[in-house]
Amino acid sequence: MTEPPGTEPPVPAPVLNATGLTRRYGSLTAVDDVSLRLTAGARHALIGPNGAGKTTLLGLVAGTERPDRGRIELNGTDVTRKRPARRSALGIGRSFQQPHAVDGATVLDNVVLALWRHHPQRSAAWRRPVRRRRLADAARAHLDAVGLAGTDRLPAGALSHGQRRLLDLACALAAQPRLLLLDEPAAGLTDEDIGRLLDVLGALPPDVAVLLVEHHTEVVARLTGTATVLASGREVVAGPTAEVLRHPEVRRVYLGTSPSEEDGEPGTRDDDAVRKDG
Ligand SMILES: Nc1ncnc2c1ncn2[C@@H]1O[C@H](COP(=O)(O)OP(=O)(O)OP(=O)(O)O)[C@@H](O)[C@H]1O
Repeated sequence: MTEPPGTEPPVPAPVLNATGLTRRYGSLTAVDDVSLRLTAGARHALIGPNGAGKTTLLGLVAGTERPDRGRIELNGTDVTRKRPARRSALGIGRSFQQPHAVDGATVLDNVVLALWRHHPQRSAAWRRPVRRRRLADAARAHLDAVGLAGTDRLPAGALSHGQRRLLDLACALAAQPRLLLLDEPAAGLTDEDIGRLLDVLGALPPDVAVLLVEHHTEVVARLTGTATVLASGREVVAGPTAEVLRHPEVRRVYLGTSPSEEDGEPGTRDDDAVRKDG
């Protein structure tokens, strides 16, 4: 049966609708009039050279940075002036360039804490042994999902760098985010860890939107469907990831190819050169 005109189901608001975001530090405009729109399940990359404004833009979305101009909506709610904790409660999860785990606490307790922070009844969640066990079981499931099964009793500080990044990811996922912000998750990881990261991120619930800052172009190509390239705070190009990565302007500002290389001569830098730490 066709719906009568005017009764179509409402189109859901995008998970993230950021418009005209600008952030200045003194005379430097770190993010300059950038807009982003992510629907549920979007996998979007933010790429660009060092200092392009990518982390600042993630901070604006997460609320750790305040915009000088622009507006941010999460699932249709204006959060432009809301604090990070409020945005987190509204469904933003974030993993950072530097892992945020508490080194002295066990791996398990780090995830339990992340779960507890987002528990609807925080004090009740802690009160009874059966509830604490439930939290611990849920935390173990998150650790299994990121490939850290068996590490739960270790202090987080005993993990390798790659494992700590995966622990960070488990903590971010414990909040069951609707928008996951990932800041260079592959930085400093071994090829084996990157393989695991790709598996974990590839298995995220399909309705979670992901905004990924990453210098590793293979990870970007494998994980994301769309991308925005920033340079000097401004959007250079945006669109399907495969097209964006082939765009001549992107190759110039991001991969560092010279005009002669664009004419077909081999460059001195390959894709690995875009790794910040590479
Ligand atoms: N708190 C701050 N105070 C002053 N300048 C800042 C601050 N944070 C960032 N910047 C500057 O803003 C610009 C953008 O930085 P940002 O870290 O967002 O870039 P990025 O694209 O994430 O770089 P990278 O790939 O190196 O992490 C840089 O010139 C940086 O030095």
